[in-house]
Parts: sequence; structure tokens; C-alpha cells
Amino acid sequence: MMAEAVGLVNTLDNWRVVDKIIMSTKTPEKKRIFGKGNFQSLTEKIRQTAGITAVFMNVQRLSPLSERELEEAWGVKVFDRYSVVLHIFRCNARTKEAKLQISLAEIPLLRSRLKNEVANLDQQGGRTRYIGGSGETLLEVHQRLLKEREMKIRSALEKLRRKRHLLRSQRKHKEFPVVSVLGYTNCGKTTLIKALTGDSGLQPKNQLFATLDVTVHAGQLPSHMTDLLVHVRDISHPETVNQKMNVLNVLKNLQIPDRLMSSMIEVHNKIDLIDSYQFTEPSVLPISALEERGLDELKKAVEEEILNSTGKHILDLKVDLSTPQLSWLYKEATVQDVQVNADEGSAVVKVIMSTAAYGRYKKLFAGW
Ligand SMILES: Nc1nc2c(ncn2[C@@H]2O[C@H](COP(=O)(O)OP(=O)(O)OP(=O)(O)O)[C@@H](O)[C@H]2O)c(=O)[nH]1
Ligand SMILES: [Mg+2]
Repeated sequence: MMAEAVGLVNTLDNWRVVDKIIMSTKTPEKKRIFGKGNFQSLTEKIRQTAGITAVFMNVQRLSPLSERELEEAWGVKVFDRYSVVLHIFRCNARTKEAKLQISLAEIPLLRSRLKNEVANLDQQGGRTRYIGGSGETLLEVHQRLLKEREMKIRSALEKLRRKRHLLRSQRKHKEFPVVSVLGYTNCGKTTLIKALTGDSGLQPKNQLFATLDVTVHAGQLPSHMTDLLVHVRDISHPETVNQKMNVLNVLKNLQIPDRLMSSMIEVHNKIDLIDSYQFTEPSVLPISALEERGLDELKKAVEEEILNSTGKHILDLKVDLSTPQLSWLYKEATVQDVQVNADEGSAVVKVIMSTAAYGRYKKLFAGW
């Protein structure tokens, strides 16, 4: 089997490969990962190369024992695939939920380390005793603490899940439309959402998997509404066609309803990086999220699609301001605009609502 050892420089939350050494190895299950000669020359190379602050072993999981032996021999931190992925996720996690997910993913790692440490203690003759008359050994105490930690994280995650569910059902009740922006990693989703919503808290990054969380933003579409998928493509990327296939494949596996698939809007992003963009596909919207080009057209197309696919109406309703009509509309529909006529004590309200909500409105205020 071939395994790769890749030297890495870790700059806070950014990994840069500085050196790549291919080594022939035995299977990682064997106690020794490298042959003796290979191991010596690799050790020399690592110790002599300036700038190596960590080594990535391209194996799924290193045993805690191998990890410690390699770290002692090389004098730097050693990561396997599992710990690298955890590290990338930890650097990118911003919301409470993402952080909790990572803590949960760390538990098996902590568990296997714990076993190894206790086995070590045993080897050194420090056989663990029962602690403080509790009838538990040291290993059992630690295992119990880990179990408790795991339960705590799981219950915190469950709480967040319930809260999100509530938010979603509240939004549904108010009939707030939802636009889902999706696309291959690094295609410009965060940049586009930022440009459309003016949310300055968002940070687009030239980095894979920068965004791990589902994010929700209050967008300013021409009529504040949607229930639609927007597929963003980096049209400047040499692999753009494969990326599109990949995304469509994922959607297929997610079994997205036909209605959403057929109304999906395809956006060609990063046209500023292309010399002369050709409008080959008429249904596609070319934009530059970065330079904020083509966004008005996109907003219009989104609004049109929503009206088509969800049957929501934009209505101008005349309301009597001495009645609860206006507050009902604020609560049950999406109010766009209110033009008050002070002399008449009335207002014309531009509102978006479903056929069902409109029916309720007419019934409720029929006599007013
Ligand atoms: N030139 C150019 N660069 C863009 C455009 N849109 C986004 N980018 C850049 O592309 C990189 C990725 O943008 P993001 O918005 O973080 O992409 P993303 O799809 O959210 O990426 P992940 O969250 O990692 O999946 C950043 O460096 C952006 O500045 C664009 O229209 N033109
Ligand atoms: Mg992103």
C-alpha cells in the first residue's frame, strides 16, 4: 500500500502544503507504518526541512500509540484524515450548532485516546485503583464523564433543532417565502447572498467548504418573497460542467420535489472573470456577485418564478384604518408598502398572500 506523508504549515485557519513526500508503507493496522529505512530517511527529511510545523498522514485513523510515536520522532504534530477534517470544520464553524457537531465528532477520538492512556498507566505498573470509595476505576470515571459530555451535547443539539423547527413553522405561518441558494463549493453562494441581502456579517472566502451551516437571511427581493431553488455556478471554473453534474446528482439523491426542480433558476456567476461571456442558454442568468452585476434581473426572475410556482398574489387592498385589517395583514401576510390617506382614514396596502389567506381575509372582514 502507498501512503502519503505531506508536510503542512498551519497558519491559524489556513492550511498550506509546503512539502510532499510519497512513502511506501505497510498497512496502518500493523504496528509499524513505515519500513525502518523509509522511516529513518523520512524522519531526517522532516527534521531538516524548515517550515514544517505538522505532518499529515494520509490514512483514515492513526492509533493513539502510532500518533504519539511519530510525534516524538518528528517533533511536530501529526494528523490523520479524521483529525484534519475535524480541524478544518473547527476553523470554519461559526454557529453554535456547527460547534456542537464538532464537539460530538471529537468524542470517539477522545475515547480511543483515553483507552490508550489507561493502558499505558497499566503497563507502567500504575494499575488504576477504585477512586474515592466510589467503586469506579479511573478509566470508568473518565468514560462516564465522556458519556455525560456526549449526552449534554446531544441534548443541546436537540434543543437547537427544535428551535429551528419552530422558526421554520413561524415563517410558514406568515407565508414568508424562502429562496434556497445552492451550488458547488466556492462558486460564490455566500457572496451572492451577501449582495442580495446586504448582510455584512457574511464572509465569503476563497476556500473550500467555507460555509458549513445552513444560514437564514432576511432578503430584499422586489416583493419580499420566495419559495424557490437558485443554483449558482462558477462559470469561470474549468470544471464548471462537471460541477453542475455533481450538484444535480446531489439534488437527485435528496429527492427534491419535481415542482422545485423544474422551477430552479440557474445562475452563471463570476462572469467578470470571462473575457466575452456568451449568452448561449436563454434561461440562464449571468451575474457577477462580486461586482454586483445582473442582480436586479436575478431578483426579478426570482419573483416571477415564485408567483408562478406558489400562486401567491400581490394585491393592493384598501383598508379602513379604524379596523384591525392592517394589523391582521401584518400578522398573516407579507406587507410590502402602505400608502396612507389621512383625510379618509384609509390606506392602500400592497400585500403578498396566498389564495387561502386572501379567502380568510375576505371572510373575516366581509362586513367591514
Ligand atoms: N471574480 C469573482 N469572484 C467571485 C465572485 N463571486 C464570488 N467570488 C469569489 O469566490 C470565492 C468564493 O466565494 P464564496 O461566496 O465564499 O463561495 P461559497 O459558494 O459560499 O463557498 P463555500 O461556502 O466554500 O461553499 C471568494 O473568493 C469570492 O470573492 C464573482 O462574481 N466574481
Ligand atoms: Mg459559503
